Amino acid sequence: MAHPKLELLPAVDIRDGQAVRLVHGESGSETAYGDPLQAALAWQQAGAEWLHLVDLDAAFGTGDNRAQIAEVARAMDIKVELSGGIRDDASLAAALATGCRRVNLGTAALEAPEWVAKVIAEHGDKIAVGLDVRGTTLRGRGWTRDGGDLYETLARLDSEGCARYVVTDINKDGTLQGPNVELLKNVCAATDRPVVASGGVSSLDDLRTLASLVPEGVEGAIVGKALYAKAFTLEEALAAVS
Ligand SMILES: O=C(O)c1ccccc1NCC(=O)[C@H](O)[C@H](O)COP(=O)(O)O
Repeated sequence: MAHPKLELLPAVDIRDGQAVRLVHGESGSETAYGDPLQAALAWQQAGAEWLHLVDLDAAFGTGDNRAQIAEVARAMDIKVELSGGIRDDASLAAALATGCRRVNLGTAALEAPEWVAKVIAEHGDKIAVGLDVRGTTLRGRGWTRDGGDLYETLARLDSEGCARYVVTDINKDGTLQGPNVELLKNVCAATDRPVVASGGVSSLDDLRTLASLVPEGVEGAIVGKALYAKAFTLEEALAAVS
């Protein structure tokens, strides 16, 4: 049986109202790329089926871009995955009210496990958990604090029914150094849930490599810096994985 194709999720990360890219997810390392709505509309126009939309200020605790996030999400005809600072009932309700297809929980999965188990039970596959790691240590609070062992947390979330994981090697994120294939394979081996790969994609060959992991459980790939740096176009990326 043919395997489904790799889903591509072009990223729009918002900091202080601007679409930005970070290096290693570090606050202060950003390069600005202009109006987030224009970026999102450009990815949609180029044929994206998903948008990965991040509120970096909410992730870092430096405010939020909630109104703008809602504006962008509502303007999309395609599926939207929302990330950044979704940690309690109010932020989850605001995120879901945008009409997004799903949300990524990060810090909350490390610091509020009971709440996360509750919202997984309530919202099913509208909830994904972002597993953001250095080595095999998870990081929370905008990737600034250690938050436990990757595989222990994965086993706990699996047992709670978590539908999907977004796996980021922070050391690769925003660096154009290629994804951490070994990490992705190890996570896929440890869970039967789909995995969305995030961080480091630099070339069409990286996307082909990730597409070859679909049978192992990699469902999608988030692509940020490579698109903004024009390493390839989204049209080329979609053709490479189709
Ligand atoms: O997603 C978050 O919540 C987040 C929190 C803190 C820092 C960064 C965060 N996300 C970054 C992304 O999701 C990137 O857009 C994605 O990893 C793409 O990386 P790249 O292709 O290497 O630019």
